[in-house]
Amino acid sequence: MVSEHAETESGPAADSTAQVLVASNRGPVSYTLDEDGTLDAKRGGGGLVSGLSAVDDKLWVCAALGDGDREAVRRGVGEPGVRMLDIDAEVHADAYNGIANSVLWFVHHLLYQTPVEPVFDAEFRRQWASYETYNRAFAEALAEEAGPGAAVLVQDYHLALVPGMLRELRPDLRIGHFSHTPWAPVDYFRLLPDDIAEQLLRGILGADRAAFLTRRWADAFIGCCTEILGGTGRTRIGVHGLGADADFLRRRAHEADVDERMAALREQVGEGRRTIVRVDRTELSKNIVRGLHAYRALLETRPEWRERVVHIAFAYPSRQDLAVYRDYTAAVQTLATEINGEFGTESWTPVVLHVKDDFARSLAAYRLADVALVNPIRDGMNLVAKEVPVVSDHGCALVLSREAGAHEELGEDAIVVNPYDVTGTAEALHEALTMSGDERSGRTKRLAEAATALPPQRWFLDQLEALRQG
Ligand SMILES: O=P(O)(O)OC[C@H]1O[C@@H](O)[C@H](O)[C@@H](O)[C@@H]1O
Repeated sequence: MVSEHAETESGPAADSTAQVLVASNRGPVSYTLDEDGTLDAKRGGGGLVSGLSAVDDKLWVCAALGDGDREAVRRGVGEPGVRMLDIDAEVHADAYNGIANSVLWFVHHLLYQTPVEPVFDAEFRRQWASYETYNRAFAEALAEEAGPGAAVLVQDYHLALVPGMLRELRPDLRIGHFSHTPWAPVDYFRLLPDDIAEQLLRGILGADRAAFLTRRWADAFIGCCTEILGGTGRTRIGVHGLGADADFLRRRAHEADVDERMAALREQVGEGRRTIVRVDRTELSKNIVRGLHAYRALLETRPEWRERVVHIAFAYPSRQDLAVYRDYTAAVQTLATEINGEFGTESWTPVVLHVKDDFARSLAAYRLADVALVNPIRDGMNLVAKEVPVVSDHGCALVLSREAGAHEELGEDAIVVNPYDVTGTAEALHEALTMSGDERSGRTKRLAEAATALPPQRWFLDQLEALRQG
């Protein structure tokens, strides 16, 4: 992520139209408002940014997410090729926090404690109306900006209604929808009220093509459509498994700031110790708490690892507007402190937990890792599992949840775990720590090959080509 001052005046000229449009809640740039009134622009990375860079005639439509973004829209400050929608802040909060992150994310990641939740009441219906308004704002902006017959690629669960709405406004467009999350199995999807479940499916089926990260999630979507609507209609279903960006990662991982952080981490770990590394957003689906329990079980049942291993856990703040995420963050911190209190010695801190986002430090940890722990309850893909083998300095054993999308591509060379099985995960950590150097290197090489099979640009261009072919 690069941070620099924004100098350019806003986006597309009023009468221009684009041939390739991307729509997502979070855009490729965000603004913060400094105390002196300056706007600071921060540019994001990732598959879409990299993919779209291969296209000339393009526009990215996204939402203004905070005060800085809203101020940028008001001042007409922006990036060429990006249109930020200044949707009413309360409508956005209902749609993003209320529906997208608290309902749809929970459904697709199986996160509800079903004896007491979800509760679909009048408050939910009110938030749902905001979700519709927010989706309509995107559909209208896209209809306005798209050239005749343009390709529009709509992203994720935030914008599930957009394809259907846009189809009505602009039947000439080629519309794709891409889900970056898992898709819920039909019995779980049916927790949603029937009319809402139908509306979501019909919304996505407004696209010419609905695509997913793995076959498993695509099949789950087809299953929901078949059972609830009787079929997928004319919408084609695609699978595109986003891979790691090897060129970028290998270059970035050897810059000076990463080397500096490696030296600092080495110091924290101590001479001659092994490392188990995890890097996540502090996200309920990432299963960080059970990961810590598994590490504790390892130290209990295999005391020979005491003093000889350090668990480096990076858990970066995410969705802190939601109480359940704040509570989860606190639980992670409490448990790490407990483990350190229970096992730590004067010269050994068993868990090194960092909660401040730092990409260079993540890369440093990837390079250092002897073992990477990726144990989500459920995950669309999980790019950490793909990035670690690409930048690893000396080979790294991967402990991988069978519920991560990445398992479909990496399962053969990873040590695969059931994410709920703490005892099994502790044993997998032991197996990973005791793997021979040769075995580890061989596996890491094969994992890196599988992880980079579909780099971001190819991933994006494949989708575009498939959509245009009709
Ligand atoms: O809520 P945020 O921070 O914008 O994150 C949303 C994104 O989070 C990612 O982890 C998911 O893979 C995406 O599917 C999703 O769009």
